[in-house]
Amino acid sequence: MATTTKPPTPAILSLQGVGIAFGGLQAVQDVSLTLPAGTLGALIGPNGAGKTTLFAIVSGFLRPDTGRVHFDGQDITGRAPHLNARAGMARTFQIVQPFAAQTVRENIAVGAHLHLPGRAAALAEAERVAERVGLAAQLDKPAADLTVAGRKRLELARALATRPKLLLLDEVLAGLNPQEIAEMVPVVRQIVDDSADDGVTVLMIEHVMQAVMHLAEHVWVLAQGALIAEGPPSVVTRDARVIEAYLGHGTAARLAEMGT
Ligand SMILES: Nc1ncnc2c1ncn2[C@@H]1O[C@H](COP(=O)(O)OP(=O)(O)OP(=O)(O)O)[C@@H](O)[C@H]1O
Repeated sequence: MATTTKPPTPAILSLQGVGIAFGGLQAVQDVSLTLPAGTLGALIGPNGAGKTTLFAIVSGFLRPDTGRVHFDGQDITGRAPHLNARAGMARTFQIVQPFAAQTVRENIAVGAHLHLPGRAAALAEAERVAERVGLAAQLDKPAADLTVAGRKRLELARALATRPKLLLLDEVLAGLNPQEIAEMVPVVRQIVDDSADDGVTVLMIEHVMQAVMHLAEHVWVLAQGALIAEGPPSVVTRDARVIEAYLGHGTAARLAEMGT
């Protein structure tokens, strides 16, 4: 009987031995990871672990001292951010800075202009993207009038409008209340699952663990610049090294003694 083997999913992003130091501080150290296309991965870790620095290396804002970054089959180590954007990499930032006086539609169209030079086409694309992130009713509002949750959606929309293959989300849930988080989680998941699109792969930095548990297929944990664990969220959050990194030395043993 003939057996059919499924071809392995190609990696959209892979890092090999990536590291960078700022003066005497090794902010990222020997990080290797592979993100398969069409999946949602999360990068977690305590404050100062090196997550944002790693994003900056991937997107080209920083050149690593060691290691290589491959994106969509190409070595892009140290390649400038605008070239990476053109090749299909989009990034959101922790601090959301829309053009306040412009409407939501115009703000999203800025992203669409990357591949649609005509104004009408970019504005039409903005409407399509607004629909995907739940901003359709706010299209004519000035961006300044959006709530924090609305601004987070706008940031997501601007990145999506560039038609990325890889979307790097930096704490897109930060500052949201539990209800807003619950509303945003399916929006993010849908971006990856949307088969109508060519399939967007997402790598997110996230502190909201409940959301990571619901969203991510695979989690990488950074502590003091190094990867200390990786795997499905349910496995990683039970890892003693991860508990120690978040809660301090000896915590895992104390929790075990308490039978938790
Ligand atoms: N440009 C820089 N110059 C010097 N040190 C830096 C620079 N950028 C980051 N660092 C340091 O590198 C380490 C990693 O910082 P990074 O912002 O990447 O951590 P993080 O995991 O994103 O933290 P957070 O969750 O608080 O955003 C920190 O000790 C930080 O102070």
